[in-house]
Amino acid sequence: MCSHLKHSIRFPFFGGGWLPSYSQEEAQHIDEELFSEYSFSVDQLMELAGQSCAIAVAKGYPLQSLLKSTPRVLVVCGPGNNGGDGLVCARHLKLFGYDPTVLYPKRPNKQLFHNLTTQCEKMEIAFLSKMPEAEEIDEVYNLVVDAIFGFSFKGAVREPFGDILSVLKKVTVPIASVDIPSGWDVEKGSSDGIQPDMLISLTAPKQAAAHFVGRYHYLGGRFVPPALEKKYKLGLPQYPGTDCVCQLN
Ligand SMILES: [K+]
Repeated sequence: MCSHLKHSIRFPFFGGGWLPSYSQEEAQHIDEELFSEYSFSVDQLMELAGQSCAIAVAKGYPLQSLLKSTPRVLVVCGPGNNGGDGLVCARHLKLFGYDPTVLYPKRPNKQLFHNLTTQCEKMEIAFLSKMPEAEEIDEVYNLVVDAIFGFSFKGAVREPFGDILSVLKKVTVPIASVDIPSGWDVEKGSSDGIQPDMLISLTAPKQAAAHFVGRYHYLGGRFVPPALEKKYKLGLPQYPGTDCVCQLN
């Protein structure tokens, strides 16, 4: 597996150094191994991943820098674990003083996602019934968290997410994408897809991250055991002190 690693991305943060990036298949293998060999539960890793996304957002867009009078953030959640990261991120953003609103149009019938939804509702996080128009998003929200698709996205986008991504292509407020800019091919990216201002790569950057041109690239999900890091030659950067995010650009 490790010997198949062909790609790496240049990160100016490391003095122009290179950090390996991962194919869709490799990312899925690492994910599976965390759950099978290392006995982590999805809830555990999702909590750490989602919290690191909220921290990255708070670093890139501090409360005092927001242009609107209320610190409103739109969090768009998809049907898989990337969407779960978005729900966790929304809850932590609320704890940090932001005013998140969630759009969660396709909810899997699994206890984990029911729990995450209830936790948000109990924290008085509003849920929208439909995607607002781009103009309304620009008027009301300071930024959008894109937690629609992560490393399992494949093929042509199915509705309702095609329409949602069309709206996101038109918004002018910043978009912070969780793990992969949604709708992008996990390896090749997408020249006509959404163009996020922030990317939070989780565990390790995927190959599509090489096409990211936004202002902030963070690495989050500081939960990789050293033996797994070694096996997959992740070459992860040193997170500063006790931080659970590391800025890559
Ligand atoms: K995403």
